[in-house]
Amino acid sequence: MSAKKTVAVIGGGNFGTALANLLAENGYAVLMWMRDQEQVNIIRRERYSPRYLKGVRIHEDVEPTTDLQQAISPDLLFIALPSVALREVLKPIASQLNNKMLVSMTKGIEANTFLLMSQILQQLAPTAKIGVLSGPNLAKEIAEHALTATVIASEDDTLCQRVQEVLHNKTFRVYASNDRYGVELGGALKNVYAIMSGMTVALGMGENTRAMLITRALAEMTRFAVKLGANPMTFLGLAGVGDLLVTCNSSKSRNYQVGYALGQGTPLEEAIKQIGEVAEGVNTLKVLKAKSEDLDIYMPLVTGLYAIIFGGMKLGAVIEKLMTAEPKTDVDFISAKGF
Ligand SMILES: NC(=O)C1=CN([C@@H]2O[C@H](COP(=O)(O)OP(=O)(O)OC[C@H]3O[C@@H](n4cnc5c(N)ncnc54)[C@H](O)[C@@H]3O)[C@@H](O)[C@H]2O)C=CC1
Ligand SMILES: O=C(CO)COP(=O)(O)O
Repeated sequence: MSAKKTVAVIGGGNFGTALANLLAENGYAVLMWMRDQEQVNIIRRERYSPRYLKGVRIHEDVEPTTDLQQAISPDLLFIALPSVALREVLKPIASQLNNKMLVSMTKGIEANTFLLMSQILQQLAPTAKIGVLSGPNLAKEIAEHALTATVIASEDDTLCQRVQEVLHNKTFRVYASNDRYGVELGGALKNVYAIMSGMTVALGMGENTRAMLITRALAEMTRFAVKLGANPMTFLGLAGVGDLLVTCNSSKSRNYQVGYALGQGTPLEEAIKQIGEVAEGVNTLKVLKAKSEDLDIYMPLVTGLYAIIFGGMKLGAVIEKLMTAEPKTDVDFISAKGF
């Protein structure tokens, strides 16, 4: 590879590829780890992925590889694996991740442990510096250079500065935060509500309905996060309301697409298969439902969606239950004291 500084992206799906291209455009040599040698060969030969970000040329300075040892050699690693794969892929080389800068781009929650991805990274490599990149960041739009902003969240200011330095450019703006937990939780939770939003669109429901859904989703996810110790203000930022808005409003979101297909009457398994890419919200819905019950947190939207998808309940019955529930107070998740 060239004398350029090298960084790595672990995961060569839509988001990994978009970020790898961005880094290469910013002047870095990028190692992009993927598990499939055939796809690596095709990208090396043709500079296009046969499967992800179709039609987007992959920069010459992005070097795809299946060699994980080689891929983790830089000191700055961006992790863009699906949540179900992150621990499994990184565990065998965990000791070599210590003292590196590890940035999770994955928006999911581990089943059984309820760990967020950066918490898994911390378990695997306790002396690594850990960060989370999250925000309204549809991979396809980043790849097409749509003006985009994101958040890098870490307790470590040097990590935040380094990530800002490598990613910032004319079309991509990176804000810093020290609320890693809140930023990461926002990115994971909003996927569930994007499924619901896609469903309402497929069913031809109105704009009032979608505005109500998104706003009450924000209330619900913030209420949950506050109970778990996150800062509610984080949810007013890019990684909270910003990501919720883009994912609930865009047919480019895979979670929205799952909801849309469900709304059209497609069974869940078939909807997931049709999309053929990661839609984290389905798993997140399961773990969130269980956690909200454990902690006794009122989450009627999560309960309702779960009842439709996994409980065989009819949408009409769930909507009636939601709309006729006991009247509540608006913005109930932030105490009025002090304002
Ligand atoms: N695509 C997007 O717009 C964005 C995605 N994200 C998050 O990034 C993460 C990855 O998403 P995408 O890249 O979009 O997914 P994708 O579905 O486009 O690609 C997933 C990649 O992971 C690989 N993979 C799947 N299972 C694996 C395993 N067991 N071991 C190793 N590799 C495996 C696939 O081969 C593929 O390269 C998700 O958590 C998603 O929520 C976050 C922001 C934006
Ligand atoms: O997280 C995303 C945008 O910020 C992408 O959402 P999907 O995974 O639903 O495509």
